[in-house]
Amino acid sequence: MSERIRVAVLGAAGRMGQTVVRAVQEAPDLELVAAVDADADLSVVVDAGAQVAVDFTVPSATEGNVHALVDAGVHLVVGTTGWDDESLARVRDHLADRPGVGVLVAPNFALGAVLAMAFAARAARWFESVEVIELHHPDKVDAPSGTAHHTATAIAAARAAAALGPVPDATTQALDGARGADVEGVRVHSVRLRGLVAHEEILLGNAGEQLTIRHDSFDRVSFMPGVLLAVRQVGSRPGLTVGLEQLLDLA
Ligand SMILES: NC(=O)C1=CN([C@@H]2O[C@H](COP(=O)(O)OP(=O)(O)OC[C@H]3O[C@@H](n4cnc5c(N)ncnc54)[C@H](OP(=O)(O)O)[C@@H]3O)[C@@H](O)[C@H]2O)C=CC1
Ligand SMILES: O=C(O)C1=N[C@H](C(=O)O)C[C@H](O)C1
Repeated sequence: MSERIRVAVLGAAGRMGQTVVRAVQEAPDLELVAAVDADADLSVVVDAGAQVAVDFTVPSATEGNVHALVDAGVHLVVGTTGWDDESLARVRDHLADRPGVGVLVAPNFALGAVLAMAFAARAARWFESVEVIELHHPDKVDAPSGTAHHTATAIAAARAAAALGPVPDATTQALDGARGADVEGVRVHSVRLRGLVAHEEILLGNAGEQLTIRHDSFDRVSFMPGVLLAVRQVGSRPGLTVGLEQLLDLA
């Protein structure tokens, strides 16, 4: 067998981190060389000889982790949410000075969720109305979810490309928050409920019809095939890659 890829996990004690640690340990072509959590020194990752680091930490820490490890020549697979155009641009610029290093940032590694986003973007131009509902466990710190944000942005781009106008909405009186967040003109609603893991519905409406696209992650193992695919490929994708769809022939 060829040499195993040496992998570090950041946020290793968290819900996702623990699942990634197990998945890496069970993969015959990967070797877990470091598992670090909050307040750990990232030099552990470098000293362990990690080739790829997987980051499932918190939005306030992830960008700093990425810049520090890019400087050290470590490839990164990032699932942590909270990225925006500006923070992604800073990573892209940094990578221009580090040819050969790859960073893949994806808001969702579940194959079904990536497909749901792609289907929604494809369908968006054919519908007058669209709203997104994301439903998660109540321990999630960010809202809307990174997935819902990514979904709404892609829908907005598809609507703009098709020269669709604003989504119809006659609301002039509402309690704050009643119509959800406005992500580039697409309303996104966030539900937090004990018992849930990660779920998303995209509702598309026309006069007399509705298309509902729904994805459910019932268990965090659903994210692992996508994470492992990214770990295996990120080293041969220098620069910044955003979204697992780029690896699935869906972009
Ligand atoms: N892309 C995807 O497919 C998915 C993305 N996510 C995202 O992944 C992130 C993590 O989710 P989840 O596992 O549920 O969250 P958790 O809160 O369970 O885990 C986060 C872990 O990161 C640790 N941590 C905090 N700061 C640092 C740091 N600077 N360095 C290393 N570790 C740190 C935390 O430690 P402590 O608690 O001590 O602060 C905690 O153990 C979220 O942003 C979530 O939205 C989640 C699921 C799928
Ligand atoms: O916090 C979570 O749990 C999840 N976070 C990601 C997001 O914000 O989109 C991915 C998935 O929805 C689970």
